[in-house]
Amino acid sequence: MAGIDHKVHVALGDRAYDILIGPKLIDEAGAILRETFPGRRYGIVTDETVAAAQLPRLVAGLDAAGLSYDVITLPAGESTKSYAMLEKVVEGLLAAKLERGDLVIALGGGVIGDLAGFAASVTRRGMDFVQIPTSLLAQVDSSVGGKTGINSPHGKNLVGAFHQPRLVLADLSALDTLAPRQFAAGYAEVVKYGLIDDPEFFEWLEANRAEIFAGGPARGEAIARCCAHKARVVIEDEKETGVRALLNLGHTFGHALEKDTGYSDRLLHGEGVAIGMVLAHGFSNRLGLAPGQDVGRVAAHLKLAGLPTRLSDIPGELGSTDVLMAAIAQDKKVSRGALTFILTRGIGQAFIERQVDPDAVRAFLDQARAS
Ligand SMILES: NC(=O)c1ccc[n+]([C@@H]2O[C@H](COP(=O)([O-])OP(=O)(O)OC[C@H]3O[C@@H](n4cnc5c(N)ncnc54)[C@H](O)[C@@H]3O)[C@@H](O)[C@H]2O)c1
Ligand SMILES: O=C(O)C(=O)C[C@@H](O)[C@H](O)[C@H](O)COP(=O)(O)O
Ligand SMILES: [Zn+2]
Repeated sequence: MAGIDHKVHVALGDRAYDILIGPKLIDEAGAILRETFPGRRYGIVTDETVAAAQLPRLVAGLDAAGLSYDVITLPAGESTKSYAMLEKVVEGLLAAKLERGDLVIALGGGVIGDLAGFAASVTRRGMDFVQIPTSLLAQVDSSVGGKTGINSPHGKNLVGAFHQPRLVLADLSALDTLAPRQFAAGYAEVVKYGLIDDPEFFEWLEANRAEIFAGGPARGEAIARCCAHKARVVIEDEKETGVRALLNLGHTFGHALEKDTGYSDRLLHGEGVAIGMVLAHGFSNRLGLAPGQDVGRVAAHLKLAGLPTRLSDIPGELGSTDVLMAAIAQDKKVSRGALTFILTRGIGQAFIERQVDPDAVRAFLDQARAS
């Protein structure tokens, strides 16, 4: 056994679980699952790209452990987080005669994790599921915390459920087959943790970015630090009644941009978050809250990581400011009609602002489109 490099416990009472991070956990999943969940059958949900790159390792381990499983393979990409694909997964699990006590395995990035987790939450009124995240984004963010769901034509992640996984197995070697653009997109969520409330982590990222991208020991450390950060927040506020909203830094703008670009390859989620975080810092600066120097430092770091940082970096035409404002108005943080944004006083000093003037956002977006 290659073993476990890092272990993070998500202490949520009867919904508690471990995040295991190690070099070969996909190969070892069969043995781990047999020991942790004796007597279960498995429904593996994955996408075509991950099926080609990583599924053979998982099924070899399940076969060696004598476990029984069915595989549901979906098209890759954000458009898979849809009603149609939800139906396909649920019907596939039922057709495989998986019982309520059996387990769904999400093998893939955040799209598969969100969709398979949501399918698990509704199939037979709730099945357990295990996350085996294969993208950087999924290893540092989406596999942890139990937000599951799909997109609606009205907006991003508008249909879903909180449903915690029973176990997360993050295999570092899975990232060897991930496309560089996808790795960079995941890195935006890594940077997010520093920007929220950990300026020392942001500085560490400035010093270690190259090693993280090259796959040195800093990569595993970064993933473990992100998981530990997210676990702390989720333990404090599982259902986002308060502090968890900080994890949405950059997402109010980013989700509107993802909707506007049709949940397509024009803008990956992490890329929308990168632009959204720069916009959130720029907007905070315009409101007199954050120093301009910090806005520049954030944008420079994301740019060095190969990420887009401006609206004009998005290929093709964007909708009008009014269209973007209509998308922002559908954000799940809206309360009694008022916009909530995650604003900041500078790097590592984000806060939740629950009464944001839409006219100020509109004026800022008009300015940002021109730059
Ligand atoms: N639930 C949450 O808390 C949460 C947090 C952040 C993001 N998200 C969601 O996650 C999604 C984005 O996740 P993502 O960036 O992982 O996208 P993704 O799932 O589309 O994966 C990115 C691409 O990389 C491919 N891929 C994944 N792992 C691979 C591997 N090891 N080798 C080769 N190819 C691989 C996939 O096939 C896909 O084409 C968005 O829908 C976003 O809303 C959810
Ligand atoms: O876990 C959370 O909470 C987050 O906000 C993490 C985000 O990175 C993620 O994109 C999440 O899906 C966004 O949540 P949403 O509630 O705005 O859909
Ligand atoms: Zn996100």
